[in-house]
Amino acid sequence: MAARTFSLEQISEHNKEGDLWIVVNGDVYDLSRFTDIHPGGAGVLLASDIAGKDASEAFFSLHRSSVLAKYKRLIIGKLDSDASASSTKYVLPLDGELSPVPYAEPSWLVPSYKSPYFKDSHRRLQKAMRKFFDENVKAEAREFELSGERPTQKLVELMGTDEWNIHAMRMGPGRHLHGKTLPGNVKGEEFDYFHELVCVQEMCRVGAPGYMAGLQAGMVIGLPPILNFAPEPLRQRILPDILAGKKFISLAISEPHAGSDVQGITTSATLSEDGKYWIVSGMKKWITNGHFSDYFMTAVRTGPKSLTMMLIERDADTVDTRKIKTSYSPSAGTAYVFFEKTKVPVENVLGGEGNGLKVILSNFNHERWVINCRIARYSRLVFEETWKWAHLRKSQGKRLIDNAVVRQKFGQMIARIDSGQAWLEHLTYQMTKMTYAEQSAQLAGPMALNKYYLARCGQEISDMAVQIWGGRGITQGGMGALIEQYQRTYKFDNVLGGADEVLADLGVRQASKRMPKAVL
Ligand code: HEM
Repeated sequence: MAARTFSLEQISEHNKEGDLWIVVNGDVYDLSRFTDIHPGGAGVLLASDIAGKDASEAFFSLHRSSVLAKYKRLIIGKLDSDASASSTKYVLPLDGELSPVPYAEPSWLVPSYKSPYFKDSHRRLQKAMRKFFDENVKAEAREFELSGERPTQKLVELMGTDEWNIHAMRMGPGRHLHGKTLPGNVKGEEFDYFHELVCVQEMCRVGAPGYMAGLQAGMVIGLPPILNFAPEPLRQRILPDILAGKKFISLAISEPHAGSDVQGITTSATLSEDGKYWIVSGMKKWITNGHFSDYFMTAVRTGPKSLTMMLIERDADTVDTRKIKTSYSPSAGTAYVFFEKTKVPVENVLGGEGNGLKVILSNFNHERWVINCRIARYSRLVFEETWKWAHLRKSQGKRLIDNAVVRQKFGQMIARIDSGQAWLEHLTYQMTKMTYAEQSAQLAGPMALNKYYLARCGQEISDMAVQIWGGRGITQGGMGALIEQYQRTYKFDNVLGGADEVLADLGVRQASKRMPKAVL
């Protein structure tokens, strides 16, 4: 049935309490029974320049466009063609589509730009991921970011189905993807680090970094030892349920007295008399997803100079977890993990006894690279939100963007976002071309420096955005919701995977080691 249409004159007759219509973006809303529950109060809706009028400009300067989707039920018709022709239409973001806002997408997604890195299969995957996250994740993520709830099991399992394989794709290229057909009709065998970058960045584009930490972040860092070092029977027993989203794993390295200093680890194990089990006692701290994990990929001291990595399975009698409250995420299930004489079969050792450090170090580059992909996308999202706001919001008679001091901040944001992404793509390309050994030798320094740079940029972009948003940038929910989330959570990226200062130093030390002797 065609929508009813109304002239501005007809609409203007409904301008009082109990009989109130307004127009937003060409749609006519009947707010007669909404005034009393309007979060902004009844008064603003009944004002003479709003009631019975086209209130689009006032609406968009105070609400996110998602409010319109939520209140679709209040629409009773559309402006007629005469009135519609003279009213300003606002471009609303469409689920699954690219943003038309300049610099809101990395340049490889800008229609007129070319990229040497991204091929048709990356673009097909990007399209499928954008649609999936917009349609299935965005609403839940933004709601739960506020409530602190964990992602629903239904969603986690949907992501793990053979149709989507998202958990498996987040583990990067490898044998675990072979034989699978991935979204966008990408073959598992052709999946490379640029496909993985697409997955990570499309996921982060939704916002809600705290919620996202609850969405298998532990798996991304805890599962690689299984993929790279597990004997086949252990791999077969553990992998399918985790990649299907039915079981959870986390990485258990840090301890109260040994943050990221693995040499200081005191959780220890002795071999049982029959040689079949390690008996583990000790505690771990800051274990992302630990509170709800079924498996803990744990670094354990098996001798004064011997560090060993082993998979510990949750056991009601000897493994206990206690949630830690953090500022970055109530959904992440960050926890203390206690082992009290926990029996671990010797088959659960990864990479051999005493090789723990090698196993831990083997994933550092990849872990940092994933964090870099995240920061680059979250920062861009914060920029996009702020950029849109600066074009809508009027203060003292002019838009925020009409102030040179505001434009200067945007110049700094754009330069940081695009240079960080370009550097990241350049390193990603090296990853697709280097062997694992070459990556370890050549990329540890540059990857650390890229993380240092992106994390510092993220912090600066967040700060500039909050200054532009004012109170809304530190208010949960409403227009500035994504800005508030990021300013509360960006420190996670400055610390996780190596603090900024440590990583800058690592990059410099690595380069210094390669200096030829006696260069003038
Ligand atoms: C379709 C019509 C409207 C709907 C469904 C609606 C809904 C909402 C909602 C859900 C909020 C909470 C904040 C948020 O989630 O963004 C809000 C806040 C507010 N609304 Fe509306 N609104 C409508 C029209 C208007 C209009 C025409 C005005 C006129 C100025 C207005 C003024 C406000 C104000 C002042 C706030 C508080 C904003 C803040 O605290 O920053 N609303 N509205």
